[in-house]
Amino acid sequence: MTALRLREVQAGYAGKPVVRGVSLDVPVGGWLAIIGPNGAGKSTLLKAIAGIADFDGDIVLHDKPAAELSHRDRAREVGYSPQNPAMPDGLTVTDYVLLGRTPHLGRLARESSRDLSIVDEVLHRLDLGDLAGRPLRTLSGGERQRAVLARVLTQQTRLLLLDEPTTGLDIGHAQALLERLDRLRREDGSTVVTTLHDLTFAAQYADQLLLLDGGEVVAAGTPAEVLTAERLARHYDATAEVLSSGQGHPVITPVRPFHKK
Ligand SMILES: Nc1ncnc2c1ncn2[C@@H]1O[C@H](COP(=O)(O)OP(=O)(O)OP(=O)(O)O)[C@@H](O)[C@H]1O
Repeated sequence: MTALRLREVQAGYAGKPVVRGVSLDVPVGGWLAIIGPNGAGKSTLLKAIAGIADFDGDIVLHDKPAAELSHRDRAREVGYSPQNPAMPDGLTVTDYVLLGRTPHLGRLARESSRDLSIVDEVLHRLDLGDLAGRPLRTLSGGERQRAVLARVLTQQTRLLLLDEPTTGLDIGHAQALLERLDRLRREDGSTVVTTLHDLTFAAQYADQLLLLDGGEVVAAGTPAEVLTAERLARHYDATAEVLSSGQGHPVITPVRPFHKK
């Protein structure tokens, strides 16, 4: 089954397209990383899938056309975390993570004991149990990122859209967060779509890459197919070596001297 199908998707703001001509399929349990230089349109494409940027073309979420879903139904299909999520300082971790249950709450909008136990389970799963009562303002950057992931997981959607989930994390914490996501897709069959600036991480974890530049798809395929030194030079203006790991997960190393185009 396909978790996400895009056909000739154009996305943008106030009727002005920023991304054009995107067609792809992400199978259930797959991981797509959207990559590309700053301003390429990665976040815009993710927002269109999440339902918060305008789009034309077809976006199909688990066989349901996104255009036909209500806001609430879409929020039950897709969990989305933006690059810079609003995190009200005074909220505790538990209250913030509980917001993920909003699309599931009944008409009175009161959380049930089931909602609270889902929050507990997710906090525990992400090693946030000890921080549950802490105000968000007291968390480190890495702890905040974990709280953001916890809020999305509490939404209990089969498709996770995460915009730069490793921003601000050191290499070990970034790796730990990506490993958690990888475990989720293996254990729960979740499908993951992330934007990622770290191309080595993208190549290690995603099984499909979509390279955007100037709002156009310039390459799509496996990490080994997409990541070439020539493309990094052309689309990122980067001087880098692409080392084959032999297992389809290339490693990207910036090298000197730098050759500016
Ligand atoms: N709300 C908005 N209204 C109008 N234009 C926008 C809006 N958000 C983004 N843009 C424009 O759309 C283009 C693509 O932005 P987007 O954030 O999708 O790129 P990106 O690839 O995610 O970039 P980065 O890697 O820097 O986060 C940019 O030119 C940006 O200025």
